[in-house]
Amino acid sequence: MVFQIVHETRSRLRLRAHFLCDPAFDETYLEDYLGAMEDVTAVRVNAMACSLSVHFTGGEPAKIRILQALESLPMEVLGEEIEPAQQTDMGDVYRGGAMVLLTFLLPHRLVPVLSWISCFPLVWGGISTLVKQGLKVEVLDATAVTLSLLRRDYLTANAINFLLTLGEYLQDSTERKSHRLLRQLLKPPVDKTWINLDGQEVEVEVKSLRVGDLIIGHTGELMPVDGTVVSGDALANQSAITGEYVPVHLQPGSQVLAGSVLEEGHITYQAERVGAETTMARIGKFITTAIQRPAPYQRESEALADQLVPLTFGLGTGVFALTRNVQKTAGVFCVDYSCALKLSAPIALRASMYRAATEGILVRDGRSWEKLSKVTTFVFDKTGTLTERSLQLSEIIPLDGASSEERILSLAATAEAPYNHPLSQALSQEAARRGVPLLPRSLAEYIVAHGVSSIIAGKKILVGSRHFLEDDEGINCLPADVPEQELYKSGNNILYIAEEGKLIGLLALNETVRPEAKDTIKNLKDLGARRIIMLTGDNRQAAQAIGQKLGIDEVKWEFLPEEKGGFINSLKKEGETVAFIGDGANDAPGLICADVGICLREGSSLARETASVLLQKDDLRPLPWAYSFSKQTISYTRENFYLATGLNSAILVLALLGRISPLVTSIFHNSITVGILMRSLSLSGEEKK
Ligand SMILES: Nc1ncnc2c1ncn2[C@@H]1O[C@H](COP(=O)(O)OP(=O)(O)OP(=O)(O)O)[C@@H](O)[C@H]1O
Ligand SMILES: [Zn+2]
Repeated sequence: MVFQIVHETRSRLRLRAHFLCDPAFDETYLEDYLGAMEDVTAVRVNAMACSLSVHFTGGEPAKIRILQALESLPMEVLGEEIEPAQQTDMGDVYRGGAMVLLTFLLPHRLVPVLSWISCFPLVWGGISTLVKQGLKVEVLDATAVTLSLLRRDYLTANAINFLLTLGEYLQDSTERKSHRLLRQLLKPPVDKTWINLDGQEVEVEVKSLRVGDLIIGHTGELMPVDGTVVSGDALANQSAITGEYVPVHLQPGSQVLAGSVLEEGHITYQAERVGAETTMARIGKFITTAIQRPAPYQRESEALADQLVPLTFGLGTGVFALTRNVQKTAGVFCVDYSCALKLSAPIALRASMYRAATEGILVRDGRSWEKLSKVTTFVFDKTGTLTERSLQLSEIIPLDGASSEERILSLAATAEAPYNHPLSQALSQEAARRGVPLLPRSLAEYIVAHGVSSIIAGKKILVGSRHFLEDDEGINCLPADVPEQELYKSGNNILYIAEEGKLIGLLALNETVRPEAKDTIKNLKDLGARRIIMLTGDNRQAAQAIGQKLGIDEVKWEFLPEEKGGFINSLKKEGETVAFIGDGANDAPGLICADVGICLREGSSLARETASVLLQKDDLRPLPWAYSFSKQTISYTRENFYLATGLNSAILVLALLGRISPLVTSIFHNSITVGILMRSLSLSGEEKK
């Protein structure tokens, strides 16, 4: 794309380009695109002046990088992603308003000409809609205005024109606002990644990645940049990029797309495209789906609104045929139900999604938000969701007579280092706290719901559940029988560690229930949830103990991740609307299968990618709030629907009876529309700030 440098200093660039004032140009996209660059401190677009200013640090080299980035600007910046609804700006509204005033002030001869000119876009819009799409609202509006113009009732024509423009402006600006906000909040969650540096795995900032770096992807991780697989074998979930849940098999030679998440296995891949480009493409897609997918309720009311148009039109024509009264006819045309019906649902949904976002609840789309209001069963994951994500290492028990506590912790923490399962994090933290060193590690593999396998100093180390070591790996675990009993009694989660096929010790981790969990469950029940269920990969003792503490009557244990998905599907078959709340990579199937998948802030990338609602704080309390607020939103939309139909019908009757003039009809009608829009918008909670 072509730029012209207007002005530059050592830390600021001002550029001009034509596309900046193109109406299709997506300002926020460009701001995010440049803003994601390391040296850029601020970006400002002035669309009116077709100009762009960029503040940066890093002198000449940074400037060159910025100019290069601008030259290779992706096409999304001229986004057809947002339907280019006729953009109405404040200027149109002022012009419309001024015309109403001028009707009184101007010499009589000028008024007709100016009114025709001012209303022409609306009339023309009506004609072209009629030709292209048939009988739609625009046609009704245009007919009402044209009839008034023909009757030389310029005040009415201009007033209708003004009110319609105002309504449109309000809609456009709310849309833009919610769009921008969602985009800001959905920045990608990864900032660090593992790379292979001369045979060693080291953790680096995603920002510092360069083309050619060897990136190591482990199970559950989000791939930060695009590239090609060099070694390894994995299943990747690309739903964030493609919008569809189809796992892709990655093997040497396969393309890795930034934003895919590894569900199984691990790979090493070479970075090909890094920096702003890859991540932004992903965000763009995400937003597109979030914003374009309408809620079912919204669709219903839109369909109804469309059906009502021919009805109003027929009524108007009928009135004219019977009475030959143009004024009454114009009055009827002024009432169209569709404005309020069509606008109120999407604006209410977005306004409330905006409000939810400011409360720390990100909702992926209107559909999920509406589903949440209908949930009958909440299914919770245990570890990290009902219990605190952070566990405390309470005891290390060496069992082979040779290894010290420190050695066991060091091996376990090394094996767990790449993962963010709560158990892994507890071990890493404890090792750091005690100053126990991590060892060089050449291979690590995560076996979901079982544990990890790793080669450390040439020896094979396994850390995981008893089932994993004993049943799957055939390791003798009998020495654990005695110490295990005591540890379970005092509420511990136990990890088993083996070296070269021999059990060397136990690691006991203390799990604490989240302080807000009990109240959260009670609140959900009070708000109308029929069933609360806890699902866990952990064993029976641990599951039942926690279920009892929290007052959950249905507890299911030793569930493999796939089984979690199957269980949720069976609940759905029974007719329940299911919300699943989880945090780990092992919860992804549950999150996908549920009607609403809810993920906590600290959740793994895979969980975050697959959830439809993200809680931004590591806290369950917003959950009942979101449940009741989504219900409130839906009932608000229903009320708006009845208000709009009721009030408009009343006006229609008055207009039919000839009790009110087209002007009054239009004022009433448009005030109703604006009133209902305002009512919907109030859900965003803006006025409280
Ligand atoms: N990173 C890990 N390191 C060691 N063992 C693990 C690891 N991840 C899972 N395990 C073992 O597998 C068991 C089941 O794991 P999974 O992640 O499915 O469930 P969970 O974390 O115990 O509970 P929940 O399903 O409630 O999140 C764990 O209890 C643990 O014994
Ligand atoms: Zn198994």
